[in-house]
Parts: sequence; C-alpha cells; structure tokens
Amino acid sequence: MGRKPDTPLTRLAGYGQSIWLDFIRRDFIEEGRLASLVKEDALKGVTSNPAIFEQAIGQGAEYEEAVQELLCEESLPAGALYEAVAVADICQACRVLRPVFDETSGRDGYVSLEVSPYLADDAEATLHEARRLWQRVNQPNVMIKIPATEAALPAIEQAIAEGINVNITLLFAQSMYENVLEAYLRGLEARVQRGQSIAQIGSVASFFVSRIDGRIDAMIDRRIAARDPQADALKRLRGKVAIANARMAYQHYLHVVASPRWQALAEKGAQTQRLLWASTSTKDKTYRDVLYVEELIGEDTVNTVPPHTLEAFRDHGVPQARLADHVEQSRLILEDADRLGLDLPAVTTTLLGEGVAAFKAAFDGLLGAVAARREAVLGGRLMRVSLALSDELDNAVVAAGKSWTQDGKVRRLWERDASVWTNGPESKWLGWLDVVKDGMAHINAYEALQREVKERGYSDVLLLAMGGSSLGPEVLAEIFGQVSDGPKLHVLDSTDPQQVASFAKAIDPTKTLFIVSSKSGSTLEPNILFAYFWALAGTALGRKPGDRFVAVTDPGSSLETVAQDHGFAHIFHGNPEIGGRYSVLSPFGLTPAAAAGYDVRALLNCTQLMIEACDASVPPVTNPGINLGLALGVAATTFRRDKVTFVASEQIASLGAWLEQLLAESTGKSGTGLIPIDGEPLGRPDVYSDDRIFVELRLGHEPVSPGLKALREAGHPVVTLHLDTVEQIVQAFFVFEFATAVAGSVLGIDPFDQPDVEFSKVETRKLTKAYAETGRLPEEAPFAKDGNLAFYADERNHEALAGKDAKAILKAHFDRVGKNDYIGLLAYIERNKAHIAWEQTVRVALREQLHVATAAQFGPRFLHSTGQAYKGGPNSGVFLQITADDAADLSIPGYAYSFGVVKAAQARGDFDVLASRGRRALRVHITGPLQAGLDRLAQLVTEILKGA
Ligand SMILES: O=P(O)(O)OC[C@H]1O[C@](O)(CO)[C@@H](O)[C@@H]1O
Ligand SMILES: O=C[C@H](O)[C@H](O)COP(=O)(O)O
Repeated sequence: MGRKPDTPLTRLAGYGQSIWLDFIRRDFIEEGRLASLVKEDALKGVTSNPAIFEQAIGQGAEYEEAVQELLCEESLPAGALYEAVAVADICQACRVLRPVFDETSGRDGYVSLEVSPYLADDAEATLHEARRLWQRVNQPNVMIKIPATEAALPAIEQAIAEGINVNITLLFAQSMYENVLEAYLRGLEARVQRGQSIAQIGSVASFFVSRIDGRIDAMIDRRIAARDPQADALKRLRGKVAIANARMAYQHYLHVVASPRWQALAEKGAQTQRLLWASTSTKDKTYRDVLYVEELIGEDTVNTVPPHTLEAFRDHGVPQARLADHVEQSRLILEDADRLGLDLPAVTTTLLGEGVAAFKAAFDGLLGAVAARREAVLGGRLMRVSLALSDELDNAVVAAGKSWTQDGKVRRLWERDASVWTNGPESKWLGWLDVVKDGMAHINAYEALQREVKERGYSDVLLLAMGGSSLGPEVLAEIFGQVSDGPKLHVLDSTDPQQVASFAKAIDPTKTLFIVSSKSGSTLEPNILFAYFWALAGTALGRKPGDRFVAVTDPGSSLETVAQDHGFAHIFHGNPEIGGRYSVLSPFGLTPAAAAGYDVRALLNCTQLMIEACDASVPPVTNPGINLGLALGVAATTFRRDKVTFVASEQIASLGAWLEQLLAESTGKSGTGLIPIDGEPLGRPDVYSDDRIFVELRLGHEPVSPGLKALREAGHPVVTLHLDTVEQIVQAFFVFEFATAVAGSVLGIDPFDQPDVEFSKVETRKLTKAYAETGRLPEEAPFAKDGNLAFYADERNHEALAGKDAKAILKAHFDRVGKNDYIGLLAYIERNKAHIAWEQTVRVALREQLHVATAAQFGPRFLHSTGQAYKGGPNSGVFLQITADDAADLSIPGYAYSFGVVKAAQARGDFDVLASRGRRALRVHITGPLQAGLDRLAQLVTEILKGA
C-alpha cells in the first residue's frame, strides 16, 4: 500500500493498534477522502451506527438525489430506502478498504453496519437481520454490528457459528464483555465441530469508554458540589474510571487468549476477537482531546474515532503503549470507585439501556429524515395528513407516539401482533395490510372483467350489497362517475320498497351487469335483492340471466353456492382475513371498480404509496396513519372529543359515508368509541361543544371552508387530509384503515369485530320468521297517537316520555339531550335527495339550538355501518327512529315476506336492541302520505326548539 507519512497516526501500527474511522458519508467516499485516509493515515477500518447515518442522510444533499433515483426505479418505504442507500455506502466503503483487508489477511479493512436497534431484545430477529444484511452487502470485509444485550448473546454466538463477521457494540461492563468473548469462542467451536473453517471470521468487541466517564464524572461533580466529605478522593477519580475499566477488560482478553482453549482455536487459524475502543472522542472539553486514544494503545486492539479525533491525534497525539501498564493502578481506581459509592455496574447497565435507546432515537430520526425525503420526492403523488391541535392535545399525541416507538408498536402492528390490541383474534383480521400485493396478483381477472363489460356493451352495473360491501364502491362511483363509453355504476343497499323500485327503474335490465356482493354470503339484504333482480332480469331477457351476474364473496360462503347453482358469469373471492369495512381495496371494491371501467392498476399503485408511508419503518411522527390514529384515539380517550366530524370538499364528500362505517363499527363497542358525524353542515364555533374533532377532507389546496379557521382559532382540533387528485381517495381509504386500527389500540378494543350488530339481525330474523309463519308481524301498539304520527317505545323510554301529544312527547325526548350527547335521526324511508334534505334541515335545527352533534341516517343502511356504535358505543346517543307506511310494497320472489315487511322488521329489531341497551330512543311512525308526516315532524321540532 505504499509508504505512509510518519505521523502519530501511522505510528500506532507499530504498537499493534489499528485505527478505524467512526464515520461514513457518501460524498466523503465519493470524493476520495476515505481513500486518502487509508493511504496517508494508515486507516484500517470504518464503523457506522444509526446516529452516524442519521447525520449523514439527514444532512447530506447527495442523499436526496439517491432517494430520487431509487424511487424512479420502484416505490419503496423509508426503511427500504434507508437500507438501500446505507448498503450502497457500506459497499463502497468496503471496496475502498478491500486492499487493507487483503493485505492484512482479513485482520483489518472492515466496514461495520449495525442491525436495527429495535431488535436489541429479540435474539431471533437480530440474527435474522444480521443474516439478511450480511447477504445483502455480500462483501467479505463487512462486519455486522450487534448490540451487546443479554438477549442478543445467542444471536452473536449463532452469527459467528454461521461465519458472519460480527462487531459487538455497546459494551460497557466487563461482565458482559466476558459473555461476549465466550459467545465468540462458542461460535467458533461450533464451526470446528462441524468441520468448518474458522480462519476467515473477523470479530471485534466494541468497548465504550468516554460515556462511562461522562456518567461517573457527573456523579462526582454532583457530590463535590454537595460538599461530600470524600470530595478530594472523588476528584482524583475524575476522568480515570473509564480507562481503568477498559484496561481491566483488556486483561481479560489477554487471559483468554493465553488459555489452552483459545490456543486450540488459534491453531485452526482463528483470529482473536480484538477489543475495539469505541466512544473515544473526548466529551469533557477540559480533558485532552486525544485522551481516550493515547491511554488505550496496546497490542492487538482497534480504536475507532470520529474525524475530529483522528485529526487531533494526527496533529498532536503521543503514541506510546499504555494499555497493558498500570494494571494495579487500574484495579485500585475501580476499587476506590466502588468504595466511594460510584456504582460502576449500575452505571454500565444504565448506559447500555440508554445506548440502545439513543440508537433507537437516532434510527427514528434517520428513518424520519428518509421518510421526509421520500415525501418531498413524491410531492403531489402522496396525500398528506396534517394536524392542527391545541398544545395540550398535541403534546399528548406526541407522548403517545413516543410510547408507540418505545413499545415497537408500529412494527408489531405490521407483524400482526394481537397484543397491539386486546390479544384477541386481531391477527386474523389484518389481511388489508397486503391489499395491493393481493390486488396485483389478480389484476388480470379485473382487467378481463373490464374488457368483458365493454365488449358486451352494458349500460349499467348494479351492485347489491350492504355496509363494507357497498359503501366503498359507492364512494368510487360517486367520485369517478361514469367513464366515457362505460356503464353507470349503481349501488343499492336498501330494503325500502320505493328505493328498490327506483333503482329497478333506473336501469335497463337487459343491459345491466348485476354484482351480488357479500363477504359472509348470508346477509339478508343482498340475498333478497338478488332474488328480486334475478327475476327482473330473467323476465326482461326471457331466459335465465346467470351470465349477467357476478358474485363477490368469501370462499365457501352460501352465496358462492348460489352463484354456482345459478351459473353466474364470475365469482370473485374475498380474503377471509379482511373484514367488510376494510375491504374496499380488495375484490369487494375492485370488482365493481373494474366493471365500471376504473383503472384498477393505477388505483393499486396509488394505494401502494400510502401503504409505504405507513410502513413499519416509519416512526410515528412522520407516519401519517399512526399520527392520524393517535390524534383520533387520544382526542377521544383523554380529551373526550369523540365526535369525529367530517368536513369535505364537495367532490370527495361521499367518502364520509364509508368513513362512518369504518370508524363506528370498528371502535364503537364496550361503551367506548368514536362517533362519526358526516354531512353536518359547518356552523359557527358557538354551536359546538368541546366534544368534537374535525377532519377536513380537502381536495386541492384551498381549505374546504373558511369556517374551519374560526373553529381552529376557537380551540377545536382540526385534522386535514390533503388530496391533490381524486385518485388519491384510495390513499385516504388506506390511511384511515390504518389510523382506525391505531385508534382502536388507544381505545383498548378489538377494531375488527362488530359484536352488537348481530343482535339486531337476530331480532329481525325473529320477526321475519314470525311473519313467514303467520302472515303478519307480531302486534305492537303505539303508546301515543297524534294525527298522522304514532309513537312507540319500550317501557323505560315510554315512562320518560309521558306526554299527551306529539309535541310534548318529542319535547320530552329532546329534553333528554345533555351536553356532549349526540342525536341520531334514523329514518327507514327511501334515501333520496328530498329525504336527505329533510334530515339535513332537522339536524341543523337541532344542532343550532341544542349544541350537540347530529347524525342523519337511513335504515337499514346504517345498521351495517354506524349501527354498531349506536348500540355498543358510549351511551351518549339520543335516537329518533322514523318509520312510515309504504306507499307501495314490493314482493320478493321466493320469499314469504316483502321488502316492506323486512324493512319494518329491521326497524323494530334494531329498536328493541337499542332499548335493551338502555339507549334513549323513540320511534315515530308516519301514517298516510309520507311527505305530510315529514313536514309535520319538522314543524314540531322547529316549534319545540323555539320553545313555542
Ligand atoms: O359483506 P357482508 O357479509 O354481506 O356484510 C355486510 C356488512 O354487514 C356487517 O357484517 C354488519 O353489519 C358489516 O360489518 C358488513 O360490512
Ligand atoms: O462503534 C462506534 C460507536 O458507535 C461510537 O464510538 C460511539 O461513540 P460516542 O459515544 O461518541 O457516541
């Protein structure tokens, strides 16, 4: 390698010590500065750690370009991007150091890359990561750095046994060093036993120095300041303990390498595991800046130093073999420290814990920096989430993020670890984390369906489904509309006879593709809707219409059998590990999307960017899904702001209905939960109580409403989802699914079940069965009647509502609304423009006067959406159920009951469950013309609110 200049640095080799550099950065390698240190200063190795990469990647402009280049090739999450750039740097450095490695026959010339500090307590994961990095770098002179925790010892031993070069880092205690050296020996011995070579294995034990003085000196200073009677003796130990500790570790090394056990290994070509002095830059500026180099020079050791210490030593270091000297003195120093109550074992334990924590924090900073660079490169291709919270809420969210980091919860969530939630069946319901991979695996089927729809010239696609199987496709239909030359996508999720009839009228049954969609296959509504439209299409076509029907259902469901028996054109299978409300990006959303002519491939690619933004590698502060979920969860639990109120740009406002189900059905249980409030027009700050958190769904750059600014100023938390394009709706789907899972964890519930929904279904079944048997629904009597309004309630609610006329009853009901309650209007009537407008008028009037949140729903649709929270969530809802005589009923071919009967049974069934859960509920039934009844009801509400 040529002759080196004679400097203190180059002279170190003469004392048997190799100097390594504790630094890496791309420009430093590319500009030849590393090579020049090798050439001029006899530099023999490089170490890196998460803090070093954090500084490099966080600050070096060259990394922005690197990230950009990588993202041009493929879409990657922050962790993968970091690893790609880090591995590239390590490989480059390995190439620069390779001549040293060859010249020293593998004694020097190493470059170290550290495993994720998050794995420090998990031997299996550490080993897996060590193997992975070893294979990925694939250079003989790379060393994989593993922190010296108790848990990692088996991983160290096994990695050595597998022939991986290992740098054991974060060593502070001699006892741990002894264990590490033992692990090294055992690893080598295992190889010998298997007849494998041990000559090519390099390993160092990174013993940390200055951090020990930092801690001990601070203890000394505190005691001196407190006029400790031992002040003089303590003072003498300042700056001495760390070096004494290192020197004693070296004695252990000498002892072991002199042992017959080692000699046996050495004869087989083993290299000693050298002590590498780490943490050797001086932290106390009153000390000599080369203190921890000069005092630890000795045979067969390494010292890794940052650039400024390297330069200082080159400039004025005084090399001399001092490591093996003063053994007795070192022993005495340690004895004195012990006698004076400076508890070194406790200090080293603390330092190990802090060291791991600091590397975790650095790793977080590093990944956060990469995530930010990724976001900058992606620019408008990635939807953004921003939070405008009060300081208090913000601090609580940040604290929750820290505890998620601490507990590795983001990683555990991705690992599908049920302990993130209730240790229940949650891990079986996380298939939605893989939706893009799954979707892409079936992309040909979606594209074939799309071609078929086009070729057959369908004018309409009618989806028959409920809840998770209908709400997502409805959002897509509303947002993307009808593509040119494509069919119109209709979504029918009602049993209201008028509504069914309206849909039947809106399509041409001879030119319609029908999609029957139900995960379970056993949901009543899609089944009866299928029966109805099968007959309709059959009549219109004059034959069996199987070729016009497609089923989407989970494998093995009863719907699958029906579809097979009826000769459906296609059956698309759902993933049983994805619950209904998390299924929009699975076949339940993608099949209707494909049929409607939407670009499924582009939608999946767009989703992937958000999946990666929420990746396990992205720390909470930069992870949109975690941030959003923690904000919602913490706002609800700690600040009782559980009314999640959506305010949306018009073009994407339909997302609210999907969000309602996701949030309510996922979290509204066990008496807790988030209560979604969708479609409530924005009001002045004074109409809101302090139970709200606003979620702005913003398309483009302008805020949805100036009113939001006033709300923010009034102290209400506002979370904004910024979408640059409507296509990013798919990113909103995913980020909200992820956030809901996170909020569920904060709430301490299982966000994937819907325990209370079933009860209404059971009650409904009882009623329809009774109808089938007797030809009528069981008798029920109103507790009051006033003109065209009749009132029903269970005994408890009836008692609370004793009144002689409609106005008195309604007044008594609304009088029960207290602060931070919400009102739910649950109307079992056709969901059309006029009726939506009616509900809007009434809810706004109630909100303006009573200052409570309002939900405006249509049955039976909401039963598969917010119904879970109304029954199982907090008992803060006051419900007005509205039913009416049907102007005309529709029979269902093959069933003993009609749509009207089903709807009535559903309303009664749900009311019974609401009542049994102690909810404040009242049913008002409109007889005669519906509009007249609605008008009267609205008039009465207005009068009550005016106090007239
Ligand atoms: O797709 P399926 O099984 O018909 O279910 C529809 C909806 O019914 C529920 O199971 C309960 O209402 C929802 O969770 C689900 O989205
Ligand atoms: O491997 C090297 C260590 O990570 C490094 O020397 C730590 O040094 P510090 O204590 O100065 O952070």
